[in-house]
Amino acid sequence: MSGPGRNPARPHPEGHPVGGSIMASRVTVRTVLEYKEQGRPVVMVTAYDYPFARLADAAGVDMILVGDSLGNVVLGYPATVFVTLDEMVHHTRAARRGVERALLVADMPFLTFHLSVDDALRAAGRLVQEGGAEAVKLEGAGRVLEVVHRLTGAGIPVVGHLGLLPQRVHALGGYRVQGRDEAEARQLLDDAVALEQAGAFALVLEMVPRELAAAISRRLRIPTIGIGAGPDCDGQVLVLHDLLGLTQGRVPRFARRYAELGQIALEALQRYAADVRARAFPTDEHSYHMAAGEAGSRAGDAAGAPAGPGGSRSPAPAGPAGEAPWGGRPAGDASSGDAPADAPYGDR
Ligand SMILES: Nc1nc(=O)c2c([nH]1)NC[C@@H]1CN(c3ccc(C(=O)N[C@@H](CCC(=O)O)C(=O)O)cc3)CN21
Ligand SMILES: CC(C)C(=O)C(=O)O
Ligand SMILES: [Mg+2]
Repeated sequence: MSGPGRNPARPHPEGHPVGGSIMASRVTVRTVLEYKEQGRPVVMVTAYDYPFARLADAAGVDMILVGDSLGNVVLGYPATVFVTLDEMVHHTRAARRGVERALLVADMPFLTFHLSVDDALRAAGRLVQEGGAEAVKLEGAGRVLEVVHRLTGAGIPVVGHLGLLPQRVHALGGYRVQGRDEAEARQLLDDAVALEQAGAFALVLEMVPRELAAAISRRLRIPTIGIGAGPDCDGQVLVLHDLLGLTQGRVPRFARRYAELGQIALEALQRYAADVRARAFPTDEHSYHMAAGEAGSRAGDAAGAPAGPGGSRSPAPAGPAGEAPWGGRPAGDASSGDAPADAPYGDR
């Protein structure tokens, strides 16, 4: 199966005559490592579909994560352990089509990297080949280290993930801060070093004390990307739906809401429903008319609505309403084919 690749209809703007624009060139594994050397923060956010991946990319986010938080915020599951590899591939493919500049990373879902190293390679291979991911992210260390080593050896860049590991929620007994005591903190630091040595090029730190995250960040050559891990990490990641105010139910305390899109969407839908019930939508502006001179043309004018953009094409020897041969349905119909079909890889 061939992967979707970069959007062929929209060549990325690398090599723009103005040159040198940071936003213009594609983010790679090397870029992310250079950011750490330059002391420049890495910006990461999740996205799970074409429109939001496209918005995140347009905003200049460096890394886009198709996280298995997909399960919670998009699919309505109670935890990430229900997310399947097929679902991750499907959503990674969708996000892929919206991304030009950012580095696209996909989460390896629950149990796809624990059965055997071969199984893990096959699963990651699907995210890369079918989904178009440029890197994969795996939770944990320990026995996962060998998988990280084999994946990087096979040319699949790996992002590590330590601290709160949501795929272990049943074992952890909830979503809580990790590494608060000395022994746990030491273990996390050792795991971080081991992941770097195994070949990971970045490391997500989730819900760990900021002091520990700072120490790990100082210790590693690869960038740490924090979520609930304080401001001293080399980068930050948030779940898109938390950031935009689209999450149903409780949002973790570590997330900042930059918009209330859920509220905006709710109000828009309520206005739409009210308009339909009041027959205030659609109007003639949203309607189509018969060809000029045909029986029943301008049937929609019966109520005296002003002609919209579509109306100008069929000026008005209006027959009385209700004369249409099919029994007086208002002019226009959804299958009229006027709307441009969406190109498979977007229209710009
Ligand atoms: N919407 C969403 N945002 C996330 O950041 C996120 C997900 N979903 N799903 C996958 C994992 C799970 N994560 C979670 C889930 C819950 C808490 C949470 O309830 N935190 C509480 C503190 C709980 C405690 O300390 O006992 C908080 O108020 O931050 C934190 C991270 C992070 N990830
Ligand atoms: C919270 C981030 C790091 C993640 O793993 C996800 O979104 O699934
Ligand atoms: Mg995840």
